[in-house]
Amino acid sequence: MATIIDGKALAAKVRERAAAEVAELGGRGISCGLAVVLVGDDQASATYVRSKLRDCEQCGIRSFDYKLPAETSQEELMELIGRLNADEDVTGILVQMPLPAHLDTERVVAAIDPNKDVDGFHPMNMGRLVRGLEGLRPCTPAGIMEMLDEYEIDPAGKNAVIVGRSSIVGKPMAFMLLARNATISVAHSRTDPHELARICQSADILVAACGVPKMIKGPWVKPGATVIDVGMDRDEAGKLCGDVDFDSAELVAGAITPVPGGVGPMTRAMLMSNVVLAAKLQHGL
Ligand SMILES: Nc1nc2c(c(=O)[nH]1)N[C@@H](CN(C=O)c1ccc(C(=O)N[C@@H](CCC(=O)O)C(=O)O)cc1)CN2
Repeated sequence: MATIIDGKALAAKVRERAAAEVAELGGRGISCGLAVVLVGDDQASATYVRSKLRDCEQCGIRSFDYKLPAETSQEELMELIGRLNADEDVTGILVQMPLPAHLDTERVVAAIDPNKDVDGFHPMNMGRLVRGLEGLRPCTPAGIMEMLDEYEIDPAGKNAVIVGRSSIVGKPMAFMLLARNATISVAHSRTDPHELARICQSADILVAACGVPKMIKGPWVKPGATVIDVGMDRDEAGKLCGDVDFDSAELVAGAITPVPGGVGPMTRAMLMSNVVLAAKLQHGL
């Protein structure tokens, strides 16, 4: 049976660490403030935003909540970001994704001050990641790296396969594992489907981030591999599940993350960590 990687427990530790740092910064006259921008009425996004605001409260981080209607124009959103960039009380800015289709995500991301970009999505922060420089990292892959470290799974010299090439998870994950000396393969929607099982079977570390419910089955998993499930899907019965068929994969894997209770809580916790890091960077610490 595989070790179940407990994202919820580790997230609580990460939040505690962030709260202690927030208090320490406060003692030095440095306060942390996170602006959270939600455009539209996507229910899942609204739930994630509520949790982020709760996390801020728990960590002693001031939060600024912006809920904008779905028909918000690009100019209105850019104007708000400009104001948040200039606001000294706001040390972190997060725009919840996905944005409504009429908005240009790339323009929005690029408008955020890179030093306040607690999502790590800005081209400058992505560029720093690619070049192996320190900086703000996207929360989901950063949380996965924390989980690997906590469970003493060293990526060095291992074959890592990432299924999915999104800018939020797949691409930054590839560079973070590369920075830790793993050998990387990225499979995606245009990968030959007949090759996919074989590619996954080569993985010592398999990160599933393709958004297809239970796509990765036990026989695709190398015995003893670490399986990280980023999926946030619904099964035929409408129940929350991941991109991995947990029941069959767990029998083969060495370690595996559950859904819920794995990567999701760590995504939230790493945001708190990034808010602290952004405040420190802004004060040259
Ligand atoms: N600006 C951003 N947008 C989005 C990000 C992001 O990192 N930055 N990531 C995802 C959504 N997300 C955070 O925003 C997120 C998703 C899921 C969870 C989580 O804790 N999931 C729970 C289950 C929740 C449920 O019951 O529905 C779990 O896995 O245990 C946290 C954060 C896309 N957008």
